[in-house]
Amino acid sequence: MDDSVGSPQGVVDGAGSVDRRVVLEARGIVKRYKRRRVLNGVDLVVREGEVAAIVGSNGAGKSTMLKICAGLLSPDKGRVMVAGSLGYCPQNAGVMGFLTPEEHFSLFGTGRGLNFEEADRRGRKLAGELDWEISGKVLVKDLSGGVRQKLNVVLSALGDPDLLLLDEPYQGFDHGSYVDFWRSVWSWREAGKAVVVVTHMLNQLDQVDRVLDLTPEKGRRHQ
Ligand SMILES: Nc1ncnc2c1ncn2[C@@H]1O[C@H](COP(=O)(O)OP(=O)(O)OP(=O)(O)O)[C@@H](O)[C@H]1O
Repeated sequence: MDDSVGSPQGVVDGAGSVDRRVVLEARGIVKRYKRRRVLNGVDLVVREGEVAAIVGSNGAGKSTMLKICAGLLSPDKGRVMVAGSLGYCPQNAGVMGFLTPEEHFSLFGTGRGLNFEEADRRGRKLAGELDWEISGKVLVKDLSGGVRQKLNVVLSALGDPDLLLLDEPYQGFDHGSYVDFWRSVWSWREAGKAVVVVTHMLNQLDQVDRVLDLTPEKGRRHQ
């Protein structure tokens, strides 16, 4: 049985935003897993200096949508355009337990075209902004879950991407770090980045520029 989600979903441009450069444009995204349609014609347009939140019930397709935007999954229908560089923070930390955080900065930073010093400086700066002071040589497997997740966030932002795609990035953060995380998001927005955050924390939604609600029975535009 095809338990598809009713009408097309999505958020597109509102008034007053058209003078900014579009960084992410996803149009008409349809995705099925076998016969189950998870995304039914979803639109999402995010411009520079904007933060979009993707919300919805468990299983609504939030991570699927983000992976499609990141180019990690192909949609069955629709198209995605990304203008510029992209950083992706997966829900489950894609980090290596047998390396230190600094080694991650070198590995991911050089992959982004930074030299070792720049990668280290930028990694430590981003970590500091999340209330994480790096000291000593600690293997990632010996970090707490929350700190491992901070590393995950830092790595996604290390190359100073134009578009940041963050999938429930603050899991395991204590309250102060959670507040710091949103401060980082606002500073990325100030710097002209486009940011998309998958979130269950609805108390932040009045501070974001766009909300894409994938809850099946909603399936409608919010902004
Ligand atoms: N590779 C896959 N094969 C089959 N079904 C999948 C696959 N990946 C996800 N699904 C299903 O698609 C639906 C959407 O999954 P997705 O992870 O995108 O939801 P979500 O909104 O991010 O959920 P949550 O809030 O629980 O993280 C779920 O029912 C999930 O079980």
